[in-house]
Amino acid sequence: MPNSDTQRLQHRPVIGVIACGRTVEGEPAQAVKHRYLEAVERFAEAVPLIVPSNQAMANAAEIVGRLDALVLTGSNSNIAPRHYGSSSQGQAPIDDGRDDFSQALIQAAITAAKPVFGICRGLQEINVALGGTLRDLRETGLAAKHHAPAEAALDEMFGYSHPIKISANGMLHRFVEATTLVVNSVHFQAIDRLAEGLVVNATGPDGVIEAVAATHTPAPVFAVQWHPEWLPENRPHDLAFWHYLGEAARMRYLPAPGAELTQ
Ligand SMILES: N[C@@H](CCC(=O)NCCCC(=O)O)C(=O)O
Repeated sequence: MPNSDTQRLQHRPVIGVIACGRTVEGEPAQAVKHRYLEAVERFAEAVPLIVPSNQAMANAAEIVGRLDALVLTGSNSNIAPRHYGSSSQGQAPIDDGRDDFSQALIQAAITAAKPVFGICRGLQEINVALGGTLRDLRETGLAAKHHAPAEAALDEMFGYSHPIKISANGMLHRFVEATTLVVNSVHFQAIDRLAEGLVVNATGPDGVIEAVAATHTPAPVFAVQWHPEWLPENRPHDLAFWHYLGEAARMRYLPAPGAELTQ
């Protein structure tokens, strides 16, 4: 959160939104679903900027230096288990470019004291980038509580929901001011070992971690396992997510001592 060294931007912030590797008209492409970009513009009142994930790792610091915050979107691709030390093959689809570049972007953003917000896959990427691990709920019989059947239509898939319990005094509790919520659920992977430096902000009835926040970073790092970008107009807690992102992106934070500065 802002501190005495924090200065507030006088212009609309530019928020980077990571893209996924897709095939478009038979060719490799980068894509972001409109709902993520529209939510940044309409509800965080910021300028969305698509960040391709098919680029050299070394570009991450230069990109982050030009952003006021970073958003890691959801995606139907799964994070390959090799990223969290597992020998498992993992479940398709896999997006190697996004797997690799999201890790570089998260590390660069934390070093540069830029806010990082994650949604669904984005929460999982933050946990992995900070040294945590994932599990596949399909291997533990919990998946049916967290993802609609494969044949579900889009509205039905995002209509699939479950309650969550919000941890007192966490980042989420502070901006949602509730102890329980019902959230949509569209995921098979989930946090297994929580990364050091992250605290749980919400859990599902089965103990699945549903929101996390960082405790050690100069700028906010916050992520949710659900989808606040899916029709948030009627859900104050999801509008609060975007408002919090917009406020965090309007602040300048001092990098941790010793962190190399980006321009
Ligand atoms: N594939 C991972 C991540 C789940 C996720 O991000 N779902 C969102 C899919 C819809 C969208 O593209 O927004 C998992 O299953 O855990």
